Amino acid sequence: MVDRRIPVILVAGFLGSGKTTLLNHLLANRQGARIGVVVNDFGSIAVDAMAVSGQVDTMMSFGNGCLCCAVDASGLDAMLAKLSEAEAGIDVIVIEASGLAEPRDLIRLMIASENPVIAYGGLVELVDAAEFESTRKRHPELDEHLGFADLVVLNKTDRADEETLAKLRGTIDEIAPGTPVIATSHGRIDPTLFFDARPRERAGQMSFDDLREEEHDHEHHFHTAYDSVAFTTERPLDPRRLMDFLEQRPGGLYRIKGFLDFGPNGARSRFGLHTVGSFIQLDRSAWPSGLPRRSELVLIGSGIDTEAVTARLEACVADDPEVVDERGMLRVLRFIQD
Ligand SMILES: Nc1nc2c(ncn2[C@@H]2O[C@H](COP(=O)(O)OP(=O)(O)OP(=O)(O)O)[C@@H](O)[C@H]2O)c(=O)[nH]1
Repeated sequence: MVDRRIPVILVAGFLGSGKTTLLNHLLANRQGARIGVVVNDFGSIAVDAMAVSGQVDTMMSFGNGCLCCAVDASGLDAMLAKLSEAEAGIDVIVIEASGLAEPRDLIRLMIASENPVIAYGGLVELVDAAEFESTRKRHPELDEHLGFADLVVLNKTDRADEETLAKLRGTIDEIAPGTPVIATSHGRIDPTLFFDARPRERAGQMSFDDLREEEHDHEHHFHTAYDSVAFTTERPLDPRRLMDFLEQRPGGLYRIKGFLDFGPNGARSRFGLHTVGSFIQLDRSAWPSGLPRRSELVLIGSGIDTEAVTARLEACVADDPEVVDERGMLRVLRFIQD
C-alpha cells in the first residue's frame, strides 16, 4: 500500500553549518512541491525565521529555546497538525532544528507523535567542512548526531581543500558507516532528495522502539553549556566600534547572526551579519517596507559573560544617529559578499 502520510524531515547540524541556507535553496527550487516549514531559533529574536519567511507561505516558528527540550511534544504536534491539514496541501514538512538541538530527542518527538497523517521522514545532518574537526573536539557528541543521520550533507566545501575534504569523508564514514554523504556548498542539494524521503528502520545504534522508551536526558544536551544574548537597538551603530567588536569578539562566542543598521547610507543599508567560528560574513539589502530600521542580533557562545557582551554592544551605538562615518563603513564593506 502506498504510504500517503506527509514525511517530516529534520534538518540539523551544529551552529552555522548552513541549515537555513539549505532550507532556502530547497524552497527556491521546490519544483511545484508544497513545503511546510518549522523553524526553531535558539535565541529570542527569530533571525532564522526572518531569513526563511518571504520564501514560503506555510511557516511556523518555534522560537527561543531548543525544540528538543519542548517538555512535551504538544507544541510541535499542534504545529504539525496545522501544517498537515488537508487544505494546506503540503507534500513535505521540513523542521529546521536549532544549531544546538539534540537530533535524538527530535526524532523521539517525531516518532511519539500520534498524528496519523504525518510520518518521520528522516534526519538530514549538515557538517560544516571548515569547522567540523575543531567543533568535534569540543563536542564529541556530534559523532552521535551523525550516527542518527539518514543523509549527511557535507556543506561549505568551498571553504576546505581537497585533502581536508577527503579526510572528512573518511571520518564521516567511520562515524556513520553506510550513511550517504553529499558534498556541496551553500546547501545546494537536489531537492528531490527531500520529496521521497523515508528514514532507515533504525536511527543510529538504536531502533525506533529503543528511542521511544528512552528517558529525556536534558543535562547532557550540549545547549545547556551555551548562552545566548539578544541585542536590539533602534539607534544606528558606529561601524568602527562594531567592527572592533567583531574582530575582537570574546573567546567562546561562536555564532552571531542578525541585522545591522549603520544609519542612512544608501538604498541598501540593511546589513545582514553572520559569524561562524572565526568567519565573518556581511551582506546588504534594502530595508523591507513596513519593517522598522533597527539592529537585531543573536549571539551564541559557551562560557561567555552575557552582561559584558551586551555592554560592549551598547558601546557600539553611534554618538550621532544622523552622521554616518564613511571611512568606518569601508571596514564593513570589506566583508560584503553579494
Ligand atoms: N562559504 C560558505 N558559506 C556558507 C555556506 N553555506 C552557508 N554559508 C554561510 O554560513 C553562514 C551560516 O549559514 P546558515 O545557513 O545561517 O547556518 P545555520 O546552520 O542555519 O545557522 P544556525 O541556525 O545559527 O545554527 C551564513 O553566513 C551563510 O551564508 C557554504 O557552503 N559556503
